[in-house]
Amino acid sequence: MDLSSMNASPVLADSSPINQTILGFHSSVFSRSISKKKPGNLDDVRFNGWLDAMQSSSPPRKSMLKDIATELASDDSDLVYYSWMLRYPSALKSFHHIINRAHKKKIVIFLDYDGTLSPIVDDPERAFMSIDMHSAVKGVAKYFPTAIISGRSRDQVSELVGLTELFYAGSHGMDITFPAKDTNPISHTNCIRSTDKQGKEVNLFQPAREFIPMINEVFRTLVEVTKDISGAFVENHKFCTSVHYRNVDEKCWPMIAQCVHDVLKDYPRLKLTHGRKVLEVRPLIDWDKGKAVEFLLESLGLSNTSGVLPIYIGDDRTDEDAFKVLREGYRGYGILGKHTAVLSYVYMAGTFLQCLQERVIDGRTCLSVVVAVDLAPNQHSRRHHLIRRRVGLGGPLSSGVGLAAPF
Ligand SMILES: O=P(O)(O)OC[C@H]1O[C@H](O[C@H]2O[C@H](CO)[C@@H](O)[C@H](O)[C@H]2O)[C@H](O)[C@@H](O)[C@@H]1O
Repeated sequence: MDLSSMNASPVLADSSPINQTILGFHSSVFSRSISKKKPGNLDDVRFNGWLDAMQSSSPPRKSMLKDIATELASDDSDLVYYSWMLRYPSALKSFHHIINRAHKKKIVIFLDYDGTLSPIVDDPERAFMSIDMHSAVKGVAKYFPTAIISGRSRDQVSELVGLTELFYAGSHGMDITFPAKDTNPISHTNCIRSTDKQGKEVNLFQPAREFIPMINEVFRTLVEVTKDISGAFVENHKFCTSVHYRNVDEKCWPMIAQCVHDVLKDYPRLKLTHGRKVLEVRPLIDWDKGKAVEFLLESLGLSNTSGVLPIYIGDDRTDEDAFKVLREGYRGYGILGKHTAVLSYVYMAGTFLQCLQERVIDGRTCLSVVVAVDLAPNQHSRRHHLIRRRVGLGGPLSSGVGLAAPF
């Protein structure tokens, strides 16, 4: 990455009104006209694609997984799945390829949080990692530099993970800490020295710092305008804000979408992105999880692509930016869970991390470790088998994005 170009603020100079997914309004207008307004016309969100995106935005709830397993048993879905797997082979079955490629290289691990380390649950405040996952992440971090890159606020995700030895990038990479060393090759205008909770000196990178007041303001308004929509929940992640509709009756989705649309329509410096049953409002800056990966590699002195193998494990659309960065020049691996395999993907991601550390700890061949871990639980369970097959190496979450380096 050309760091000289990063010395300029990534905030886009052009604030002209935009296309259907990049919307906003001026804050001076907003407090007057929006705070009490109920959405009237729902046509905006019907015709601009928001509703379609909302309907396809997440795997089904836990209770529906049984039906999925049954459905998967049909020949048609097997066919679809097999053709997907041909393009994007299982990360576990390909483990030895990855390790072969890592020979004499330094592995660096990047992990998404929700849906990757913790299962998707109805209450975002109760998305916890299992004890096994916690120890898998801890174990991996003993041997490889490990970073969490999450859409949540940095404080929130670091508290949920609870491991001080990791690097954390919150708000989709807009809030990063890394150790302050004189040798850090990075000098960015948006980097400041700070101290972490343990009192250690760190560098803090917050390219959207100027947006904090605006995000606070929009957060308060979104809370207000959605307060009568049962199940709606708004989170403030400091540099972005999330409007959850997982627990909202589907009949009310157009209403929640229109509320968000109305709040944003005169904010030209904010944009909307879609996550898993969540509408996310963020600054319109040229920064994403992919840029965060590059930034962390650079600032940790690990951007030497020939001696470093970055691996990114994620499950969501926002992770695609990181997959793209790793795919370029066959730089590293993006490991992706398919939408319908949330619970199992967490299991698979944990297994992958365990395999990595076992490789280092006992020196057994990677393949034998993988096979043992992969098949041990429920070896004869059809459901486990089906779910296991639905995790691939790379693969698009939305059309048009190819992920991961082939081998
Ligand atoms: O980048 P991530 O770490 O994957 O964070 C993305 C969003 O994750 C959280 O929401 C998602 O997980 C919740 C808990 O399982 C679930 O209830 C919700 O429907 C999902 O969208 C978090 O609450 C969001 O703020 C993050 O942006």
